[in-house]
Amino acid sequence: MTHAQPPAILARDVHRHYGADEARVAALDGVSLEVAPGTFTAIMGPSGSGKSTLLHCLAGLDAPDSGEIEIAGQRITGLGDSALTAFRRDRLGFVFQSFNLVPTLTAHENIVLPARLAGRAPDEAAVRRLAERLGLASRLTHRPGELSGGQQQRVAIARALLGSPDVIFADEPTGALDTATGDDVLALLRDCVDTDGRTVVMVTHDDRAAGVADRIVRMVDGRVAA
Ligand SMILES: Nc1ncnc2c1ncn2[C@@H]1O[C@H](COP(=O)(O)OP(=O)(O)OP(=O)(O)O)[C@@H](O)[C@H]1O
Repeated sequence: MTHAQPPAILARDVHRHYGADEARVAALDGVSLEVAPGTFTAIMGPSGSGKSTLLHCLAGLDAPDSGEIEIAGQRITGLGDSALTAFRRDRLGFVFQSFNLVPTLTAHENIVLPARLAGRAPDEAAVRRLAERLGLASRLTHRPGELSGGQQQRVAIARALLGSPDVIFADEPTGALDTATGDDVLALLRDCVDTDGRTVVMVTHDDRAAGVADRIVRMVDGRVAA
């Protein structure tokens, strides 16, 4: 008998509010969600609907007030800070609108940083293969300030992929890029799913997401729209 693979993400009745009294905002008002492994999900919806809050809670960057979140069968709600930090570093990949690269490090050093922080020797052959694939082979010694926005985002994607993460979380990954460069980044994220079997969850306002995602989760007023 084979055991079914657990969902890449399982969220049960997640609540997260900000502020108190009249200023109280229910950013997440009972969100339940299941994401299958090896799929591309886009979280969309109006400004203030809770997309970023949801992504941050799913990725263990923010803690919900109540509810449960599991990633690949591991419950992350209730983990302590250091366990959660290690979980994010070892099991998740992140791609942000603002790239979040360390400006004083080269592209190569940025790509291998999570492995180094985890005390692992980076797989240099894998770094070379990723750099070739992402068109970064001649850019590895450059610092982020010497790279275009699209190149910086590709460095962030290489960094995310190198760790073979259970889930890659992307927060407005095309928000700072022109149309053509944004298309390239969306295609690369799609390729992380199709070629590498990764699970990608992306928050975006970008209507082109519909062309690459397997599923659109629409948020309205802190809830997943039916
Ligand atoms: N740190 C915070 N303090 C207070 N309120 C917050 C905070 N972060 C978010 N909120 C509120 O929670 C709600 C959801 O915010 P969130 O950023 O998740 O929405 P969003 O859908 O990602 O919006 P956008 O598309 O504009 O980025 C909003 O009403 C917002 O004002």
